[in-house]
Order: sequence, then C-alpha cells, then structure tokens
Amino acid sequence: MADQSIPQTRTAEDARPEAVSPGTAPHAEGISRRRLLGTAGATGLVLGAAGGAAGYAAAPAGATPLTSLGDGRVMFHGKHQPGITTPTPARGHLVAFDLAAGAGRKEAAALLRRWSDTARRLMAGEPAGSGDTDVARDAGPSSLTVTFGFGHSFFGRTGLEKQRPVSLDPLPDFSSDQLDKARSNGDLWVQVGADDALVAFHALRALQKDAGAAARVRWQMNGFNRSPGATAHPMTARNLMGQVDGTRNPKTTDADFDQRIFVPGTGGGQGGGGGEGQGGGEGSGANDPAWMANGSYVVVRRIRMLLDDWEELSAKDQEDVIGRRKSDGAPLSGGGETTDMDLEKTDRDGNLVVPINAHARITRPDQNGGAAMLRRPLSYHDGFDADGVPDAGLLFVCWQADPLRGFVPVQRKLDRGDALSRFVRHEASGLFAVPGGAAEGEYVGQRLLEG
Ligand SMILES: C=CC1=C(C)c2cc3[nH]c(cc4nc(cc5[nH]c(cc1n2)c(C)c5CCC(=O)O)C(CCC(=O)O)=C4C)c(C)c3C=C
Ligand SMILES: [Fe+2]
Repeated sequence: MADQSIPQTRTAEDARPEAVSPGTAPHAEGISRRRLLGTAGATGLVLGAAGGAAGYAAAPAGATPLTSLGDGRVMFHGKHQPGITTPTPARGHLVAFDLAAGAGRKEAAALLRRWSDTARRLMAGEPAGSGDTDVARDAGPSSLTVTFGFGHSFFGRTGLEKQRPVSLDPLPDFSSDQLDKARSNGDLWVQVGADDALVAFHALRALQKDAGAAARVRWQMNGFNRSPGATAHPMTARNLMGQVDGTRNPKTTDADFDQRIFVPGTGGGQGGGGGEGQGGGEGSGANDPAWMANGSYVVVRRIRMLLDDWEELSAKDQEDVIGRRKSDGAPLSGGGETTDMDLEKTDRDGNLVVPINAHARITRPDQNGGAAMLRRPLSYHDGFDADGVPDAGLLFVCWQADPLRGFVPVQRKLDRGDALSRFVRHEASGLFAVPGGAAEGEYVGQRLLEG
C-alpha cells in the first residue's frame, strides 16, 4: 500500500516542493506538474501535486488555474493516517467528541465509516456526500488532512475494554499542570489541517454534521501556522514567542523514524495479519493490540504562553531560556540552524554557553534515555483576557510509538527544571490512540470496531 507520509514538517533542511499523490495526472487544464514546479521554484512557493483537484474545484476552461497552494493534495488511504508526517498546515482544528448517551460500538462503527468517507472525498477535492455547504466550492483541497483517534473513555463506552491499549493509560500528573478537565481527553479525536482556512472549516463542519446524534463536540481548539509561500526563506516554523521551533524533529529519512513514531505493522498491507491484540493474541508492538498496527499515539497539550512576561526578557535572556539563537534557531554553541549543539562548550568565564536548564538542551533524546517524539504543533490565539493578557500559545501535538518512551519522560524532565516553564502554563491535555491508515474500501478503525 502506498505510504502517503511523504513530506515532513517544513524545516530548513527539507524546504522543497512536496510530491504528494504519486501518479496523479496532469492538471485538468493541461498545466503539467513540471511547469507548476518550475513556477513554484521561481516564486519560492511550496506546492502539492498538480491534478489533485480534479472534481469539485476543477476550473472551467479559460479560468485562472488554481494556485499551487490550493492544488496540494494528500491521499486519505495509506499505511498511516494523514496528518502525522505531512507538513504542518496553515490552519488546523483539534476537536474531541463524546459519544452520545446510548451510542455504542455499532453507532461508533457507522460514524467512523461516515467520517472516513467524508475525509476521503474532501481530501480529494470533491464535495462532501449529501448536503455539502459549498464553503470550499471554489478551492482545491489545499493539502487538507483529516486524522481520527480514540481516547481512553471510548473503549468503556463501546464495550471494547479488552482492546484498549495499555499506552492509553492516563498520563501522570505533572506539578506544573493546571488542566481544565472539560477541555481535556474525550472519546474520539479529530484533527483537521489545511493550508486554507475555509477548506479547514468546511471539513470540520461536514464531520460535525456527520456525527449527527451519535456524538457531540466535547472541546475544540483552533490553531494556525505560517502559510506556505509567506517567506522567501522557507524554514522551520516560528511560534508565538518568535522562536524557530521544530528544528530537531525526527526526519522521515532517519533510520529509526518509524520505530520511534509508529506502532509496528504485523507484516504486509494495512494492519497485516490478524491477532486478537493484547489480552487475546498477537499484538503488533510489545504492548499494542493488533488493530493499532501502523498507528501512533498522539499527546495534545494546550500550552498558554505567558507572553507579557516573556516579552519583558532581553533577546539574550530569551535565547538562554531555549539555548538557541532567536534569529535563525542556531545553537548558542555556534553554527547554523542544523549544526549539532555542543553541550560542553564554555565561555571565557567557564560558564556553559548553552545553559544547564535550557529547553533545547534538556529535551534532547540523549538527555532522556533516547525518548523522542515528532512535534507537529499549531499556534493559537483566542483573544485577550479582560486585563489585556493574551490567551495565546501552542497547541502542542506530538506523535510517538509509545507515550511512555516519548512525551512522558521528557515532560517529567521539563517539570523538574526547564527554564521555559516560568513562561508557559499547561491548560488542557489529551492522549489518543490513532490507528493505522485505512486501505481502499475500508474505514479508519475498522479492525477495532469489526474485529
Ligand atoms: C514534553 C515535550 C515538550 C514540550 C511540552 C515542549 C514545549 C515547548 N517547546 C517550545 C519551544 C521549543 N522546543 C524546542 C525543542 C524541543 N522541545 C521538545 C519537547 C517539548 N517541548 C523536544 C523533544 C525538542 C527537541 C530536542 C532535541 O531533539 O534537540 C525548541 C528548539 C528547536 C527545535 O528543535 O524545535 C524550541 C524553540 C515551546 C515554546 C513550548 C511550549 C509552549
Ligand atoms: Fe519544546
């Protein structure tokens, strides 16, 4: 099966046109992919596959062709779900749903079937099934991705407790947590990302309508990133503290990338062979039920940035908090953004140039027994409090094969003494099991719900 996880988050290293859907035809108006790539190269745009938007947004003859941004298309079907290794979107929605009272496994299966069908259509640039709202009518798919996950509570609600992964056990408490339970966890999780805000809204509204009487929105968080093409120097994203953020993310080309980020498959095809999962038979990872083959675990944290305090710091102090230069993300030990950090380097007074509690020092895998995760965050801004304090920060979204070997040890370390912790507050948290991608003709989670 095709692995649609081609592009990585946009970093300085891999700022390149994205090959998205392999084998796609030239654009309906006869504009070849090569020509579009040439145009993109000249303008610095990052673009997706030409021809991905045939259908809903196909322009009539003589009309201005879609921009490369609208044309970007990600495949819904594949080994892994979309929205994990695909580049961070310009616009994103994170939404948790709770099953309605009385809704169980049967209703959940029907819902995931409807959701998968809608996601597949919209990601191909087609209208949603019946009752499309026309909101994205004149746009291409704009690299839309839709990702589905299951929370701890889902398994009790559907009588599937025996299939609940051990990795979904609640995260430990951290001393810095100030979590709002109403905006944490949930039965089901949906992540929508697109490079166009209307396309993202359109998809979310279609999915929410699909939920019908089966599930209700528990919480929603909306975020954003820089739009592709906004800078002539494509580079790793910046966050609302102004830092270059994402530099040291694992790369899909790393030899151990899959091992760190995805639950192993059981060999061949989507999900491969059929064990019963934990408590019954063969699992795919040591602790994982078979239905999680090629899946991943996502930790979602709403982290408010205390921007008034942060912005009082001098640029030098801000750089010491992270251990990297603000201008270009280079380590304080020297070099450029991707130069290795020299953890031992001292200044002429004998002080470490990367402070001992600098965030980028203490989060490194080599400081945490190898713990690593793929960070794919969004910034958020939900207005200003009555006293003028911005309600803004990071929707921290990170992916790993096992949260106990990814997020948890690193967050424990941060809890014990991260220079950044004075300037952030964790306000909500979620942990979800995200199954592998659906094969053609299947829906996401089918192996769990019909296994
Ligand atoms: C528990 C995991 C992490 C949380 C929570 C977290 C919050 C957080 N981080 C930044 C800004 C930066 N983080 C950077 C690096 C970095 N952060 C984590 C983990 C968490 N961050 C990791 C694993 C790493 C990479 C470590 C490595 O492999 O070297 C950086 C440096 C640039 C980069 O590599 O991305 C910045 C900047 C903020 C603002 C924040 C909460 C709001
Ligand atoms: Fe970080």
